[in-house]
Amino acid sequence: MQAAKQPSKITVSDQGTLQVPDVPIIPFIEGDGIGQDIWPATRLVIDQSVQAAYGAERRIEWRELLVGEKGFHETGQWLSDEALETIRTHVVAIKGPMTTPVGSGIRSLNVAIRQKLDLYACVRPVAYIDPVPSPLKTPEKIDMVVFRENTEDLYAGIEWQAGSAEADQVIDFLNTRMGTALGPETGIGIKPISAVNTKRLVAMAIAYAIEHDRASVTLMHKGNIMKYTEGAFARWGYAVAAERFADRTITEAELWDRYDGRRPEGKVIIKDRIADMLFQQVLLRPDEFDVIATPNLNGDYISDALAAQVGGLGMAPGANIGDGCAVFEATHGTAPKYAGQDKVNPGSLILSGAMMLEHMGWHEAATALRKALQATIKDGLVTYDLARQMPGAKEVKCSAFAEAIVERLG
Ligand SMILES: NC(=O)C1=CN([C@@H]2O[C@H](COP(=O)(O)OP(=O)(O)OC[C@H]3O[C@@H](n4cnc5c(N)ncnc54)[C@H](OP(=O)(O)O)[C@@H]3O)[C@@H](O)[C@H]2O)C=CC1
Ligand SMILES: O=C(O)CCC(=O)C(=O)O
Ligand SMILES: [Mg+2]
Repeated sequence: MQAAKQPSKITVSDQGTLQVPDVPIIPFIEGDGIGQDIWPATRLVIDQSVQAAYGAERRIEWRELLVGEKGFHETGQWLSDEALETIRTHVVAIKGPMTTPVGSGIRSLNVAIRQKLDLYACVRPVAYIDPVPSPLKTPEKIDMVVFRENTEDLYAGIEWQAGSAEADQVIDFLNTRMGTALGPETGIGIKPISAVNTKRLVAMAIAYAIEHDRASVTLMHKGNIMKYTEGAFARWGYAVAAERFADRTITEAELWDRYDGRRPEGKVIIKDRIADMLFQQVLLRPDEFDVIATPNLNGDYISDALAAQVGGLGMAPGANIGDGCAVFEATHGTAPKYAGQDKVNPGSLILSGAMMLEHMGWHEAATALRKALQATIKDGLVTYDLARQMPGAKEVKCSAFAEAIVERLG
């Protein structure tokens, strides 16, 4: 009899390639709120997809990290250095959503994980899965991937409360030294956008577009108003395309000047759009957009808005990716009013799991998962969020949706 394979860590080779053993140890964070509902459903589907694809050859050894509310209750820490180090050394992890209080209290743990592990790209694919309900007439035209800068911008949390000594000091500096006229009861937030962080994010987006034969990368910004942050993002985006991908990219202006608007084979078009206007173009002409690269806050807004076109937040997956490791998570939050009801759609986290399997090179398992999820929806078995938009569909619970997917694995 063959000895059982021992679990071990995923590693990264000197060339930067992932080395995935047959039984990788993958850390997970259950998450707050609906995390208790969607994580067990997701884990079941991932495990069974791996089993369906590889039988006894491969499996995942899960390792729980106590982070967020569960971490605070059981260990007194919201996010320990040990948890971060475990993610770093295990290279791939997956997490449920975590609560961030509005207007006071702790800062976002989700953002802290991204910043501390330098997961500089938040990658959120938005693709239509037939027959998920959509408010668009031609939802099959939607197939975009948002690359959102993940470490800076207003999201960095550099801010001071109105009336605090720190805010007053900053206001005094700005008024006396920088020519502003800010009033005393003013909250202050800082919006840092740097060349280095912009360029590495846009470079990852362009490399993705080249690898996946995407037609364009759109730089989304509000650079007419915020010239030196969002405007600079667009400028640095074009600069990195020219510096690193000159032979594989063409700007929209060059396309019209030299090719009458027709894309030369093998070239990715680099274009830019002002953010407010882009929100209407992705609705009206979604097929004109492929990869979207954008600063942090725009990316936050557009990824939820795009999710609405392909079934809502219950169907929107994502990944936080850096050069060292990756943490997969849904686009949505903790939806507290549904916590513990076994009601919400686990689809976002399940599809984040499919992204994780692809990242690990376990493509057969990812494909099996995606097909089974689509078959379940095609059979009209959906959670409340899709059921309310799909006449004739049968509403099932979160766990039952996962079980129905498992029944449909090849
Ligand atoms: N990465 C993370 O961990 C994130 C954390 N958050 C945090 O989550 C908390 C709540 O944020 P909030 O703004 O309410 O946004 P949420 O994304 O948590 O939920 C908003 C609404 O979206 C719908 N929704 C979300 N998830 C699902 C799902 N799985 N299935 C079906 N419907 C879903 C529900 O709509 P309906 O009411 O119409 O049924 C829900 O009420 C905040 O503390 C926030 O900071 C937010 C985003 C990301
Ligand atoms: O961290 C949070 O609480 C919110 C984060 C968020 O909305 C996002 O990253 O999309
Ligand atoms: Mg968000």
